[in-house]
Amino acid sequence: MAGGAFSVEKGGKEFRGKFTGYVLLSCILAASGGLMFGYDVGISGGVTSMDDFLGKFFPVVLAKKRRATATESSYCKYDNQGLQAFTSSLYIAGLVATFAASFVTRRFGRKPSMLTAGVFFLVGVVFNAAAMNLAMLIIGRIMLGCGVGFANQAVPLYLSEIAPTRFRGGLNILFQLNVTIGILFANLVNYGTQRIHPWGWRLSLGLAGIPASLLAVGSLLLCETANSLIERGHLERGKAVLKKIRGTDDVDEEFEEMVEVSRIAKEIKHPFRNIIKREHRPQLVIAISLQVFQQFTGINAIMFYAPVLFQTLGFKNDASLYSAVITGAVNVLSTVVSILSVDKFGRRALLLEAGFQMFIPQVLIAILLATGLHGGKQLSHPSAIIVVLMICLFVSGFAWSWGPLGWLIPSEIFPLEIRSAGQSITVCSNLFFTFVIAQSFLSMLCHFKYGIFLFFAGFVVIMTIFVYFLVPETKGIPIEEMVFVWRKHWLWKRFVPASDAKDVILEVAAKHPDPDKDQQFNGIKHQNGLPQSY
Ligand SMILES: OC[C@H]1O[C@](O)(CO)[C@@H](O)[C@@H]1O
Repeated sequence: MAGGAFSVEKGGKEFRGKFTGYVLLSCILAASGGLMFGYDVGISGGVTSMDDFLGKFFPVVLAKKRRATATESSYCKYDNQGLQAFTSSLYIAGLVATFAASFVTRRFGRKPSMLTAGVFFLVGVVFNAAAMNLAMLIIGRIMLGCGVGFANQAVPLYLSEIAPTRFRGGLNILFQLNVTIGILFANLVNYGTQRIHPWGWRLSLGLAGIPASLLAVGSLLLCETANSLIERGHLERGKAVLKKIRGTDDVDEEFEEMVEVSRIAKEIKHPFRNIIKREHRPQLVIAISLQVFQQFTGINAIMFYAPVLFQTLGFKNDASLYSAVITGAVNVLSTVVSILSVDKFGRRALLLEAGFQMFIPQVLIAILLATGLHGGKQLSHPSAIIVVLMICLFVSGFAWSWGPLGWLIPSEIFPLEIRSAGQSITVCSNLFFTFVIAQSFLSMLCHFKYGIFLFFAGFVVIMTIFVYFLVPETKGIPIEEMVFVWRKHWLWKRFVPASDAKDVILEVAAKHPDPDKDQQFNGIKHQNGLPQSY
């Protein structure tokens, strides 16, 4: 997942610089920020399916669950606003915190934001693990949410600034990979702690302290990024940091460019007003739609509530947690597939293939539940196995498409002047729709019953059609040439203004890459106040 400014600068210039110890440390940081986010996603479902936890905070739900086992339909046994608020409060807090984080990150630097995230996480973990009542539990989740807001804003930005250019794209997906590892880790922890009575859930919530401490301590050890120092006027310190992280004194060219980029960025007074201009409509529509659709695949119904969902389908307690571990593992492995194939097959191929791969299992699950859940209570053993297999098929389709690409594509399409605003909008849209799903899924399950899977399947059809007609391929397209992608598109060309002289020359230069043209290309960028890597 990306907060600040992960960017895949394929057309960017490669400066000298090794993969130094600092860069390695920053990857560990990415791991802790992503792990923390994933852990929070994965932990709530297992905990809310534990009777000890329900008995302490949601006795009404526990009573309903026991009644459901004996008599009523099980679709509604977890339908409770408080239980949903326990899960969703984190995302709404994260959404609000993103705005504060954006200010702190710009004004005071990336380090203070990461430290703030770590501190919020640690306070949240203490509140949650020690919770004596619902208020402490929710306050803890809100603190964790603030941590997510700060971490998701600052960590990816930090990484994209500290890593040598050629690693930036990879780090984008690495963050999502760590989210999936965090989810799997949480599922494994829940599987172990459900046997510890009556405080296993405290251990589940408390173990989030590990990635939280890593982030807090890491942010104290690491240096501020050169970009941030330059942006805030500390040019000499910025250069010194650049030498240190690149492991060479030969950084003048990169430094000059950073100064230039920072000058241009400062000239853009109203990026948010700029981004709503008609000419940026394609990027805006695509970035927001990818977030809406990513969440309306129904993935988080599974990631948040898998154990609860499996129990609803008649699985026993540990079988449901065990199944959540399986889906978590499929999620991680398929994200690795995405990393290996996204630049080979392209974004569209993965998204379109996944459309089928997510649609079919959802429809099959709905059919199995409609015909197999007798009296709404118990699924036969073979049907239960098929349901788990179908959920794995669905999760793997998501994990090599909408999961990572929901972040990668927005990071590739916004032009420099609105890239940071574009990323903020992307992150906020994601958190908002994650909140919507978290707050409504259990109620939707109660009302729609097996139809919930048809509801998400319907969205999968819509999003696949959307991709087919409206999302152009961005594989291998340098950011400075992205404008031609819109110009050639049957619909988006209506929004992107007709070529002016600068664009014509840029287009010629881009189409005929030879040394002379490259020089011409760079000269034009210079005349127009654009940095070389634009
Ligand atoms: O791996 C699944 C996870 O990935 C995300 O979509 C973030 O990109 C989360 O909302 C979800 O929980």
